[in-house]
Amino acid sequence: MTGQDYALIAGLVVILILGLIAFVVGVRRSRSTQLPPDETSPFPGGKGADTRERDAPPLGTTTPTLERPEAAGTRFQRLKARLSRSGALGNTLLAILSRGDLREEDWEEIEETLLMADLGLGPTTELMDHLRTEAKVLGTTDPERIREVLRAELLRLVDPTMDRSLHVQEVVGDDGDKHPASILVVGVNGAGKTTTVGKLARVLVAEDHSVVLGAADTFRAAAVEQLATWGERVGVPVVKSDKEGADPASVAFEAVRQAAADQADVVLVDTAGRLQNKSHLMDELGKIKRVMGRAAPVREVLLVLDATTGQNGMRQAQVFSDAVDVTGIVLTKLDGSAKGGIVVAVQRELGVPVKFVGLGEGADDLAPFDPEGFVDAILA
Ligand SMILES: Nc1nc2c(ncn2[C@@H]2O[C@H](COP(=O)(O)OP(=O)(O)OP(=O)(O)O)[C@@H](O)[C@H]2O)c(=O)[nH]1
Repeated sequence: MTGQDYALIAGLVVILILGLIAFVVGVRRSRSTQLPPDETSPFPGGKGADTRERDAPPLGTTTPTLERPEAAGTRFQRLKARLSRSGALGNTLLAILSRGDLREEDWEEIEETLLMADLGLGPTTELMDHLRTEAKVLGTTDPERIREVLRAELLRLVDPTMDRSLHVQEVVGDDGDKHPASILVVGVNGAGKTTTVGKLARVLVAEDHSVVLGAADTFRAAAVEQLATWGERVGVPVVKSDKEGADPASVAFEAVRQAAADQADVVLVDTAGRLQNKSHLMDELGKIKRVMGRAAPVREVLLVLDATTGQNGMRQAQVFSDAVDVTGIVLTKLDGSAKGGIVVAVQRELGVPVKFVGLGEGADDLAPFDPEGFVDAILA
């Protein structure tokens, strides 16, 4: 071969490589559905404003088979056996009340049992007063009759009249336009927010709602990945920023806008965990809500509370509620917890209902809260 031949071959190789690179870049561009420039973004050109992409399957992967989550209606029934440790509360109370002709130390034992279950001081006193009266009037040791009285009293405290529905109907804004129901999810670190957003998406998908998720926990990269996986499993798009530490308000805003563009029914926005005593983080939450509200009225603010955190959980609840007007509570980790009384305590404290309870780590282990089922499980 002559020098000219070598030069020709080298030229051909270079052209081939360049062609290959151009092809790969072209494919990548077309697969990644880049969002259009955000002219109305409150943070034009700000952190995260230019990097958001909707989830697209990575190159070379096939679309996963979508899961069909369990319908909401059957969940509590299936999971209520996991409240068995809260059942210790009911059994202890029944055992004491059945002694008949109760002495002061019996009443003290009842009080202690209720406080240990995190029922809270007010509800405990109230329940004791009612039970004392009933016990006198009834003058019985019949366990069945006592169970009936206790059931009625506990149910009254849990309050079956509260509206526990998740408001997912479309909303008409001040602009007269229809918007998807937007739901902001807040809480302290590790309470179970990301998991709850993923599980809630499944509840909504099972009810045939179209959903968009917003990964506004930009603080913890793993949370974004976690949420992306939840979304992927049920075919729900996840709006996220690829920049770590991006402005969460910006991501939340974009998620709501994306949901509107997709004509989705509901958009669920996950946020980073924050301690209630860090005022700048609580202010940030207020900002996320305000900015989301510019895209569509915020329909619900769900506070995720770890049921095992007791009185500390109650303090968190109050601060979060002051910052963002909580409309509903999701109590997680109620499985295996003996602290079922927190349902009553937190509702009393905030005046808002427990709407969902987490009863396990499985994907469908989140159930709409059922007051009667709950009290029955405690007294089982
Ligand atoms: N047993 C049980 N575990 C739960 C429940 N809900 C959440 N978890 C677990 O709690 C842990 C924390 O959940 P995450 O969803 O990551 O918590 P997070 O609030 O998003 O955490 P940060 O983003 O760090 O604030 C995970 O191991 C979950 O599986 C529940 O109802 N029962």
